Amino acid sequence: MLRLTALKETFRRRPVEVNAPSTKISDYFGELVFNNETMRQYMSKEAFESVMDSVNRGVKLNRKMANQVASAMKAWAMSKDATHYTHWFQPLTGRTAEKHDAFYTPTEDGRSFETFNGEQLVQQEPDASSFPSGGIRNTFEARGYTAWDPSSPAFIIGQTLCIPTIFVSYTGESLDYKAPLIKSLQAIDKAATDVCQYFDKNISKVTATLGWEQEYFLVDSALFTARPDLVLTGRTLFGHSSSKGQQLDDHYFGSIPDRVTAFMHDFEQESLRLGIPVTTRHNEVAPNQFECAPVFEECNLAVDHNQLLMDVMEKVAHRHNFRVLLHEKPFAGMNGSGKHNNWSLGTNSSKHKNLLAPGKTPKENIRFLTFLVNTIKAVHENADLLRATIASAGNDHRLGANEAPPAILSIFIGSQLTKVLNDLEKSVTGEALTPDEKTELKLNIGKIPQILLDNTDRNRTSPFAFTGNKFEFRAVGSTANCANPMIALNAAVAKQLQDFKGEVDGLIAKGVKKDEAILNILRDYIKVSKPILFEGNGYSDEWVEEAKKRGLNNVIGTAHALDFLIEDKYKDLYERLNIMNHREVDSRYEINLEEYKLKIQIESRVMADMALNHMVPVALKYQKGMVDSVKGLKDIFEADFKKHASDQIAIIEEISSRVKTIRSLVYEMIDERKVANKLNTPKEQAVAYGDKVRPYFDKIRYEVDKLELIIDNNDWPWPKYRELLFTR
Ligand SMILES: NC(=O)CC[C@H](N)C(=O)O
Repeated sequence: MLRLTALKETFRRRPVEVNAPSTKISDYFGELVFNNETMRQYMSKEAFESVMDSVNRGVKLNRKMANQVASAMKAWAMSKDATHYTHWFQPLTGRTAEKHDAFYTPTEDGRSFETFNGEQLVQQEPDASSFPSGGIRNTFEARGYTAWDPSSPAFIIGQTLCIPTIFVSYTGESLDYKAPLIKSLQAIDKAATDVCQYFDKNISKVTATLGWEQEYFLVDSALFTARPDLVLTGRTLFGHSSSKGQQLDDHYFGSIPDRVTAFMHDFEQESLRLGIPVTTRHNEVAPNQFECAPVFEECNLAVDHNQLLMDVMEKVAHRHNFRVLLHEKPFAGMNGSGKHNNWSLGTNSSKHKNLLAPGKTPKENIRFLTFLVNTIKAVHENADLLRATIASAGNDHRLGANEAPPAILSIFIGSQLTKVLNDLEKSVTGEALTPDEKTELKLNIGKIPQILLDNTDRNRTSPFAFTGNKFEFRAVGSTANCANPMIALNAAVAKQLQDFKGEVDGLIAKGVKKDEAILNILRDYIKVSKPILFEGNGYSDEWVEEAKKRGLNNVIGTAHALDFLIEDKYKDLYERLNIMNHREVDSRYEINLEEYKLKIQIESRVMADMALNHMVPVALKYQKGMVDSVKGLKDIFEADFKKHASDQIAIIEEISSRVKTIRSLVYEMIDERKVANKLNTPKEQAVAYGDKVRPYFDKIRYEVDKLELIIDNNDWPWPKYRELLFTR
């Protein structure tokens, strides 16, 4: 039997030896990246400067420069043994795509020479017809374009030079996450830089930064292969809970098992060579759950690095006989996996490096409060959009279950900042401040850094928490492309900062002093944004009640949450900021609905297959053994046999009844699928899959998991929870 063979295989596992390229990480960090330093080495000064211009100011590279850059890239890549190149992009599948082309061109006389020119670097034309487009691309215009994103450096994987690119349709509409992300970053740069002028005229650029935390599970590859559900859906659809799970809290931050340490060293080295600045690793809450985190980077680069890391992890895991589970909820009843997005805004001024970090002077702290309060207001007003961007079939299992934040968006800022905001609200009256009031206010504002230093508050139950110098969007799912929630957050804050600037300028024009104008507007914002601030336990039922009273939405289920995406308010937000037009938003809505439906459809099929083709035969075989045993007892004890056979008979009856229920539930579920498939719109289908098909999962699973408790352990077909979670 596959399970037992797989288990035997795991007995032989030993940590795989990993040799570090050097004991000093700085010796190999970024060695596979065409970064500024390498560019300087391989390019003329002129070419380097034109790349910098296009990174910093969006200036288009001319043909001559593009050719120079391409030939420098090729020379560098070939020095690292690369033979191929690819435009590396992020279609709306959520993962990355690549099509490799060789550097060489054959000549007529049977020889070949190495080529790679500016045109090949700047733009390619992959067939877009097999990627999701949500109706943007007509089949007769199957062409899509990938275009070089110079702000994210090229890198080498294996023997291929990978060039990060955006992916757009023939008509110029984006077919990926990167293009709108870059536009959202431009929007927030402009809006935040304008607001920064109140505080520091030297600031000419504001960069949104992202530091993600990637949670994941590891499962031995032999056990993984013996579970069709893990192979095909990334999560377990069946499995009785293990007697010991995470109840002893003995895994979190515990000592990392040797095989896992070897895997971590290996994928971290690969990541570091690719310039991904991973620094943190630890055990997560559930057995065999772990986390990896880099230091923060510019948001677009951080997103690329996360996409890359997920890929690298999966590849490296094979070498260690592990499989990485990135799913948000691979094991029912256990901690799920998130990808916490730590977001902040940094400037190019040495004085105000991080706009969400308090400073040393009252002036710096007015700047801090400005960005803090505007972000709070932006999240309050766009909470539903943010909710929609984290909606997925996998995250539906995680939000609101076992240590993950609920589906209600709220912000935690800690008790001390709450007090600061309350004081500000009370002391700014709208009247001109007296000199005494001004001094007092400034004194209070001046105390902020001290306060935050003492502030060790952490609230893990909050989906969006302020953590001293950044916001942590904790509700993002572990499989997600961070770009999706980051686009929404950047857009929301950009628009909010624009509005803020308009209002403050309005007051200044009426003769109000700048600081007073700012504080007055902030006071108003604090008042209206109160409902989104919540310091209590986000897992509690009371919060669900309280949130309802505050008018905060609690939308359960992706098929419903996605509706927020296409609300006029949000479509206009994206369009006004030139991030996405209505058609681009509509297409994402459709793609997300379709993906959700397909995921549940696949799960439902796998479930039916496992139940009917694996479980029922195993149960009936075991039952047959019981029947034979009862017959034998009857031969021996004749009329008296029931006295001896009562337990076997009970087991026979239980199996019959569970098999009957399983079969009828599976057939009912299949009927619901047929109904759903006939519905007309992606929305109707997604709702039917979510609300009609999915509810069968728990019911079928319940019966199968009960059979796990009575069928002979040696006959059980799939690796059990205790084996999946405790083999390492
Ligand atoms: N310790 C933690 O931070 C748990 C987080 C949890 N795994 C999540 O899904 O977000």
